[in-house]
Order: sequence, then structure tokens, then C-alpha cells
Amino acid sequence: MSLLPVTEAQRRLLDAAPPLGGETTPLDQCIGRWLTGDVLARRDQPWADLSAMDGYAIRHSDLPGPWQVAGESAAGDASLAPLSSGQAMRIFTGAPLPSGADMVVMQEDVTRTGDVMRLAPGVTPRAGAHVRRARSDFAIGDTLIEGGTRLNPAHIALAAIGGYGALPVGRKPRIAIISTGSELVEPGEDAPPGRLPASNAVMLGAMLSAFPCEVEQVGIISDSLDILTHAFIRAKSADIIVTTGGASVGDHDLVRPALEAAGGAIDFWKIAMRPGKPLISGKLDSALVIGLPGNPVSAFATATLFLLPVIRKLAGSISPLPVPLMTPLGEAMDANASQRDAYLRATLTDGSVAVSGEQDSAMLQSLARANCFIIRPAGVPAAHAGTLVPVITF
Ligand SMILES: Nc1nc2c(c(=O)[nH]1)N[C@H]1C(S)=C(S)[C@@H](COP(=O)(O)OP(=O)(O)OC[C@H]3O[C@@H](n4cnc5c(N)ncnc54)[C@H](O)[C@@H]3O)O[C@H]1N2
Ligand code: MOO
Repeated sequence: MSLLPVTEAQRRLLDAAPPLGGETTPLDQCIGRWLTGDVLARRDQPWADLSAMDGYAIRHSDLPGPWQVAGESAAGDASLAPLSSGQAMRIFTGAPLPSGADMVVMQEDVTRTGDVMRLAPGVTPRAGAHVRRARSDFAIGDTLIEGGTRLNPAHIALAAIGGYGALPVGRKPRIAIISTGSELVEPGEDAPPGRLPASNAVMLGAMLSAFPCEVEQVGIISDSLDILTHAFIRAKSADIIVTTGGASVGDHDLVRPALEAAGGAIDFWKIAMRPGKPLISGKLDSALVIGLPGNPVSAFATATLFLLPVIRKLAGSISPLPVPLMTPLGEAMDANASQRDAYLRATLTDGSVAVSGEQDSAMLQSLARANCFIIRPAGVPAAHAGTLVPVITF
């Protein structure tokens, strides 16, 4: 099989990942989820002309006063006597103006003796002061948030003010994570010579914790065709089965044969990317199968470029792919003479970007120092410092 270009592999994976559909979800569980439909205002905001200050509601035509204080309006009041000429109404922040009133003077700007209120010396309030007009934020039927938006705390507040206690958001994908490799032990367990802590599953779990999804950690599966095949069969009710390791060409690289033995099919294998070449994409019944390479940095890079976009799409995002930002190089870079696009661990600081250290795909220290990938497409010439290059932050 030839190496599939990264964008083509992303397209094929996303085409195979239809959104899971929406579920009505209480606002306190909506953070980070994608809206599946537009949110239209169910109420006017503000519902009436409201005071923005504690003070007195008056008629502008009555300036410069004095006024007779005729009553009081507090937040929550809905039926007030109209204000006649020469009258002021004591009013508090968020309270409705009585009909006839068209402005508010702050209490700091007046003096009051009994029921008589006067402007303090030198105060010249402007027409319409300190009034929040009815519907000046939004009116019933206005589109408050567009479908496909990923909800942040401000969206959730806006939906609540707009009259909602729950919103339609994409269902959370269920993701089963399988670590393959007889050499692996669980993190923290004794790792004698020949054994290695399984870092990929905890890394992926940490990456996915920022997304609306449900993760099932299947654990470590040894390099046995039979055992891995059964692990696939047990995991196939998930929306996505993610494996790490066993994706390449060695005698113990069993992900493809085990997937086929479980009744699944391979869509593509091997992409034109470094690190991450042996990526596998397939299906097992309704589950998407994404086989990530075992090398930890390869697993991180392919999860960033393929797994996370698929999760976003299933969960309702309409723009699931990471968008590269053109960023100046802080130092010169060599040409990329290979047939594969290089994704280089790098650090973006003070507006420029530079590689963060060793680029061997087994080495995690330079990944831990990095906050982005510099993309060097296959065949690009050397670049001098200051050249704009595409960067994906993480
Ligand atoms: N003859 C060839 N050999 C290799 C090729 C190739 O094209 N021809 N491709 C290389 C590339 S590129 C990569 S990437 C690796 C990936 O191979 P696998 O996906 O089969 O990964 P493994 O062989 O199972 O493991 C590779 C490496 O990573 C360690 N590992 C595995 N799982 C984990 C884990 N969960 N946590 C931490 N570390 C893990 C494993 O012990 C190995 O050291 O293949 C190249 N070879
Ligand atoms: O594609 Mo591999 O991830 O270069 O080591």
C-alpha cells in the first residue's frame, strides 16, 4: 500500500464518522459540547426599560427639578403606577422604569429632604442616562447561538438568560482504548528489563479529558492474535476503538490481522507523515477503529490529527480539524527531503516557533517541552529564521 497524504486520510476518516445526533442536556452538563441546532431567544432581554443604577427615575423634560418622590421600583417589580410630571420614583439597579420616566439620576448626584429630591450642585444629567432599553440585548426569536458552536461558559449564561434550562448538544462518543504489546506494564508497576510502562493509554485519556466523550480503558493486551481479536469483539459497541502499538510490519504487529479476524475491515493503512506512518483506519460493525502507532510521540501526533477530529465530528463539531497558524520561525530549518510531511515538536513563545529538542518518535521529553507542531510538508526547501511556517498548537 502507498502512503496516503495526511489531508486525504483525514477526509476519509471524517467521511466515515457521521455525527451521533443530539440529546437535550441540562445547562450544567453542556460545557465543551457542540450545539446541534440554533438557539433562538425565548424571551426579551431586558424585558422592559430597566435602571442601570440605584437612584431616581425622572422625566428629562422636568429638568432641572426639584421632584416629589412618588414611590419605589425594585428589581422584580412588574406593575408600577405611571410617573407624572414633577414626580421622581426611587429606583434600584435592574428595576423597571415606570411609564413616563425616561432617565435615571444616580443617588450620589442628588440630595433628598423628606419626599423632595433635588440635583446636587453642578450635576447636569443627560437624556436617557442609566437606562437599559427593553430588548437592547436581544428580542424573542433572535438567534443567540448558532448550531455547531462549542459551548463555553458565556454561551451557557446566554442560553439561561434566553430562557433555556437545557440545550440540544451532540451525544458523547464512547471510546475504548486498547494498549497492545506484551512488553507493557501498567504505569507505576515494576518494569524489569524488557518491560516498559504503558504511557499511551494514560496520555490519550488525558488528551480526551478535554473533550465530551466517555472513555473505557480496556488495558494492556498481549501480542496474541486470539486475545487481541477477542478484545476487539468485546469493545465493538464503542463508537471508536483506539489501539496503540502493533500497527507496523513486525511479526508481533497484530492490529490489522486481529481486526480482520474479529470481522472488521481496514479502510487505509500507512500515511505520509512523520511521526505516525503506520496509522490504521478501519471499521468493526458500527465502531470506527483507529490504530495508532506504538511510539509515544507517534501516538500523540496521530491522536491530535486524526482521533481528536473524529471525536469532534461525532460530537457535533462542524469544523473538526485543527487549523494551522502561520508563524515565523525563530531559527533556520533544514529542507524536508522525505516523502512524508514532518510534524516537529516545537515551542511557540513570544510570537516565534522553534523545535523543542530531539525528534525521535520514542522520546517524550521534547514532547513534554513542546506546545505545538511545526508542519514541514514533504519536499519543502530549507527555511531561514523569520519564514512563516504552518503550526498546530496543542
Ligand atoms: N521494518 C519497519 N519497521 C518499522 C516501520 C516500518 O515501516 N518498517 N515503521 C516504524 C514506525 S514509523 C513506527 S511509528 C513504529 C510503530 O510501530 P507499531 O505501531 O507496530 O508499534 P510497536 O512496534 O508496538 O511499538 C513501537 C515502540 O513503542 C513502544 N510502545 C508500544 N506501545 C506503547 C505504549 N502503550 N506506551 C508506551 N510505549 C509503547 C514499544 O515498546 C516500542 O518501543 O514502527 C517502526 N518500525
Ligand atoms: O512514523 Mo514513526 O512514528 O516515524 O516512528
